[in-house]
Amino acid sequence: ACSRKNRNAALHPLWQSPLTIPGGTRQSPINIQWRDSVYDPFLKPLKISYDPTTCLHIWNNGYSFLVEFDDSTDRSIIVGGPLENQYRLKQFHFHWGAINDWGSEHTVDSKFYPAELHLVHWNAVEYPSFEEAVMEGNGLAVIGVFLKLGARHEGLQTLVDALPAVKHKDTVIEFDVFDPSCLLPSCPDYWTYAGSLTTPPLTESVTWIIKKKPIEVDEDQLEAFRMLLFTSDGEEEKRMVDNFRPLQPLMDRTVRSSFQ
Ligand SMILES: NS(=O)(=O)c1cccc(F)c1
Ligand SMILES: [Zn+2]
Repeated sequence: ACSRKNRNAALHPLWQSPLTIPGGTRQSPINIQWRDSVYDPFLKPLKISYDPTTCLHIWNNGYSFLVEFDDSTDRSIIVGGPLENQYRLKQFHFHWGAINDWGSEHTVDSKFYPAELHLVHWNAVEYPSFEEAVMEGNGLAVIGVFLKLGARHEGLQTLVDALPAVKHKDTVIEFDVFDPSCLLPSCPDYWTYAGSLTTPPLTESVTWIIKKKPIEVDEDQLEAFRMLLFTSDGEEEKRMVDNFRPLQPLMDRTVRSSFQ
């Protein structure tokens, strides 16, 4: 058995932060073992209403590319599902691999997808800002959508066409009309569990809602993600790939399903 010191010594190459939060009991991502998930008949359908004009810009933050939204009003929200309140859309981003064999953060029966979309929302009913909600157990709700290799996704293409303009870390491009609901599968089925952010500050504030069905994207669209850079203009180029956190222990958690 390794000593306590060693157990916490493992750092993630990307962020030099601990792979597991000392004392963390609800870390993300996790493997979703389909047969161990428990159908909850009291889970409501998730209701999503996004206003495409709340879209602001695309930003390469040196870890992923974020599509950020005006979250000063309740124009783009989700409600229902496992949620007690309505939550406001703040941003969405992706995680992906260098090759198609891996890239997603969550896995289903230990299967990786080539990429995973995260739509990040915060509880503006109970908290005054995203930054405060990030620190609270029911502060955030993130919808996870798996991407699989298949047909070209026309809705995603408008986003892909803008990526060369945010190739380098800390570049931004205006992106003023986009409806992210075009990135959701039509099937309403999801899993849900209590987890955390998967990048620093890794706070245990996320109600995860993981869609059962993936969306399809084609090879060129995945390659467009992989031509982004972790590095700033002028630095030695490092391709933005494998920006996913390793799986975390389930510990004392149950994954519920909205479907039988
Ligand atoms: N990857 S994630 O858990 O969705 C996430 C990480 C950091 C900030 C945030 F708003 C969302
Ligand atoms: Zn994410």
